[in-house]
Amino acid sequence: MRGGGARPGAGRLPAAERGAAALRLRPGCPGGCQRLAEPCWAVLSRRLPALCGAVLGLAVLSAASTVLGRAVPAAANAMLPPCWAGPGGRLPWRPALLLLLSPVPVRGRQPTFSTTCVRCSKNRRLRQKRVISERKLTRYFVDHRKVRVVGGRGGGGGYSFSSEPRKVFGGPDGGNGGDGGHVILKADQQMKSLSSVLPFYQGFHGERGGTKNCYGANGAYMYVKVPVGTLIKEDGKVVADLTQHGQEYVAAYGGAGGKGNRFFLSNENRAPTLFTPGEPGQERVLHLELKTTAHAGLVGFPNAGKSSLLRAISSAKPAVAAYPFTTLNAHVGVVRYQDYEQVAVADIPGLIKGAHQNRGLGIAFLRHIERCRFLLYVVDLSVSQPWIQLQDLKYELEQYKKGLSERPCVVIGNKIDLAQSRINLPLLKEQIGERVIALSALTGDNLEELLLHLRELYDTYVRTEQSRGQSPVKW
Ligand SMILES: Nc1nc2c(ncn2[C@@H]2O[C@H](COP(=O)(O)OP(=O)(O)OP(=O)(O)O)[C@@H](O)[C@H]2O)c(=O)[nH]1
Ligand SMILES: [Mg+2]
Repeated sequence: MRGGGARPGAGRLPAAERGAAALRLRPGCPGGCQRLAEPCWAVLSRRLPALCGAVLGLAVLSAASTVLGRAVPAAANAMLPPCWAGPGGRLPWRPALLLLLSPVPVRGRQPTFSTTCVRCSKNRRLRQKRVISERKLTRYFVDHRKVRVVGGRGGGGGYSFSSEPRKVFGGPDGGNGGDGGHVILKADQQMKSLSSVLPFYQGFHGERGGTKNCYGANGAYMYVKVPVGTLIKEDGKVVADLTQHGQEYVAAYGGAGGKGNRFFLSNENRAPTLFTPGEPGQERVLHLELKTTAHAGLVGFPNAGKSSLLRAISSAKPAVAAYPFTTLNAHVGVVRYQDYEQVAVADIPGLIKGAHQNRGLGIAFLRHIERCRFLLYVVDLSVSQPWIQLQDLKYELEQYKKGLSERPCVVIGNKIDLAQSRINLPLLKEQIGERVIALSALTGDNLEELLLHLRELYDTYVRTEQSRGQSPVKW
């Protein structure tokens, strides 16, 4: 572990960037332009007065050069600073503006400003993550939804009699109506939240039966995509649990189509005038609950720094503040590794002692941990006796579900940048007798160790699943 001196902020890279750089995660500028624009123009605006002068000077020189031939470029060479001179001290004779804007370094020196992300990144101030309020964040990750679903109505039966030349009384020929379409909930790996699920779905109606014994078309099935791990409840009872990609549940059946008058033809009644309307579709009110299938879950007391840690290791932006219960909803961040493996980490609202008796925010959010393959206990090292926190956390998990606290786990000692934390760290190690990854989510100290260990836990999980012949959950 690298030493964690108290060096809050100044001159240091933000934690996320340091963690990413340490593991050579996928570079964070895939598009280039968004990040590029700000630093380039910041550099440009600082050097604007000097640049304007140079532009003007070169414009005059280039105008004069058309008149005076090749004599002026030599003069320009003499006037320009050496860093702008070409090979052999000569100015490469290009239009002045193009030369100025060129990102090509001259004689191994850095250009005035650059137009590529890599070069910009050396000079730019690293971009801070946006601060988004918790209320806004809940729009992105929605873990429960009430939804009313109504199947499509069946098409009505047809009523008609056949009448053709030489067959005037051809008998009844009203076809049956088509069946209404079902509303089907389908688990989709691409979906990560229930935010796109609407409060109401109406299935497609069946078509009416036609003449000449034509049946109406059935209503198409309506598929509603939900994330893998969605629990479907009706009146408090679990009716389905979509745990596999592609799994389907018929939320509302479409109504049957009506019968045409041809259907009622019998020996007793050769000209039935009877036909039936289509049946209405099934109507249900369902509660969808998402038990996230993130690989790792961050479990800790309020203010332990779970959200700060998630911000530091992933591109997620959960709200961070110096008061307890900042996080009111679960958030999932994805840690990306250079080999394109992705580990999903869920930030769960803080637990307190007695959470299983509904104290604090209760245990409503612990369902997100239920399916996590491994747990990351986040302990605030700066509080006295941090091992008590750990005991309480394990106790609460055990109360929620037996065996939950025995999942593969690692203890993270956060806030190592504080002086008190460095005193408490050896005491914690001694008390619990387990590995403790001491780090600072704020300054980024020792995030590398966590990222490497996270990857080890993930690889073990993948191997275990594969040895059981099951496919591991991928994000
Ligand atoms: N000094 C120091 N402060 C930290 C560190 N990590 C987090 N903090 C601070 O601790 C406070 C709480 O951080 P959060 O990330 O919101 O904590 P949390 O565990 O998500 O809290 P809840 O959402 O309430 O459960 C904030 O003021 C952070 O700036 C750290 O490594 N060092
Ligand atoms: Mg939080």
